[in-house]
Amino acid sequence: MKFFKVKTVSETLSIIAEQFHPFRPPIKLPITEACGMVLAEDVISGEQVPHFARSTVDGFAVRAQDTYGASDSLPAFLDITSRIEMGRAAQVLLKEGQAQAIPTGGMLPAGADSVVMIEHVEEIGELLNVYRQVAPGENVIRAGDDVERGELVMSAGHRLRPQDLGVLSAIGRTEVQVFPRPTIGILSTGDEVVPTEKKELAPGEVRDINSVTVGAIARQHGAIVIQGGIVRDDYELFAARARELFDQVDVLILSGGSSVGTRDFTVQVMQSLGEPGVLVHGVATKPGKPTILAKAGDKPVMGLPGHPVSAQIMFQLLAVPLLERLQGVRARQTDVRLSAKLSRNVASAVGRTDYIRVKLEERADGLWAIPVFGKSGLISTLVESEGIAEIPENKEGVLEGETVKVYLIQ
Ligand SMILES: Nc1nc2c(c(=O)[nH]1)N[C@H]1C(S)=C(S)[C@@H](COP(=O)(O)OP(=O)(O)OC[C@H]3O[C@@H](n4cnc5c(N)ncnc54)[C@H](O)[C@@H]3O)O[C@H]1N2
Ligand code: MOO
Repeated sequence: MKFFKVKTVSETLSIIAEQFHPFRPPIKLPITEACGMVLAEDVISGEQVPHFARSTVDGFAVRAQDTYGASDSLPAFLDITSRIEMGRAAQVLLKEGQAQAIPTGGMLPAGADSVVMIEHVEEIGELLNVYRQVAPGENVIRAGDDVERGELVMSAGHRLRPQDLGVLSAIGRTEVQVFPRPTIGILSTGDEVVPTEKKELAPGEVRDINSVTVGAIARQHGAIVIQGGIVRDDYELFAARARELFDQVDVLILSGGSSVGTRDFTVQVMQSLGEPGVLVHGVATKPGKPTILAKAGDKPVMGLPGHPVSAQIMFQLLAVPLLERLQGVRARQTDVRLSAKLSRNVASAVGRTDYIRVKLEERADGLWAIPVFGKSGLISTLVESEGIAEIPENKEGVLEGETVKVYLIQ
């Protein structure tokens, strides 16, 4: 099988964005179980947060104008008319010349617009000497300062973080609609590939790396992983195992067997899973060119190159956006890559995007990316690396000191 018409990375990402959508209906989850899940609804607050004006300090609620000009030598004199209790309504109206004791978080009484801190007053019986002036609104959170009633607090497509759940709790939402986690199945191929557990390797055998790396990245990005194990280079067997796994999952990943060798059945297997079949056969990258993307029904199927570095980079580059897509994540507006200067010349070719493993080093003149060279069969080169620098498809190479974009590997 030849790669007649390879697609660029951006073309492939556009195909992913056009072809794949969340196809499982949203589910309802308690907010305490929703961290990391993607919202499937717009959340509009039915309440103000806080729903009353509250003090941010321990002190005395006052009218700011009653404190104007107050200083150590010339305090303002106010009457203490009430003491507000935590978690209770402030019931006494505050009038001109008056103050009410208030704890941090206590409700501001009607008539007050600010709080003077306890450090800046002196209580003498029911009289208060105020030694500092305060401005209106000082030391106060007004009703609705955090969230307004009717405000859109989060939109569908937002991945829920701890602080998001905090807001949901504040507005009284106990449950939210989220997209279910996609299930991803991974099947490794190759007569030479054996499970991690195998103690003594026979000549020619290698332990499975790709199922492990790809499974870990998939989990980092919200997927549930089903390990399909390893299948021999036998078309009937491979097709049957792929079909069995495909039927259990939302995304199928096949590792190895993507290249041009006569025993490389991956494309045939992918075609056998259903229409429309292969969408991308070869991506203009180095490494990772023999990457295949197919669609069978609603489900994506991806064939990754066997070399472990290529498999990991291509999974990160293409399958992670795919997983995000299936979870309904809104397209990111910001570029999450770092900018760094490359520490030496690196050649590339126009029409192909190169991914260079790099270490990062903070120097006096900024962040530098130091290439880690090595064949894409050497997984330990990725252990040494902190990022992957991109040499864009329109460049023949990058000169020492030129700025490159770096994806962090986490
Ligand atoms: N004549 C050509 N040969 C190759 C080309 C080419 O264009 N012309 N492309 C090369 C590139 S680039 C890559 S990448 C590989 C991709 O090959 P396959 O996807 O068919 O993968 P395999 O042949 O099955 O394996 C390649 C290599 O990786 C090892 N491997 C495979 N699976 C695993 C695994 N799960 N864990 C660890 N290591 C794995 C396998 O033993 C091989 O050494 O093709 C090049 N050849
Ligand atoms: O593209 Mo292969 O994926 O260079 O190692």
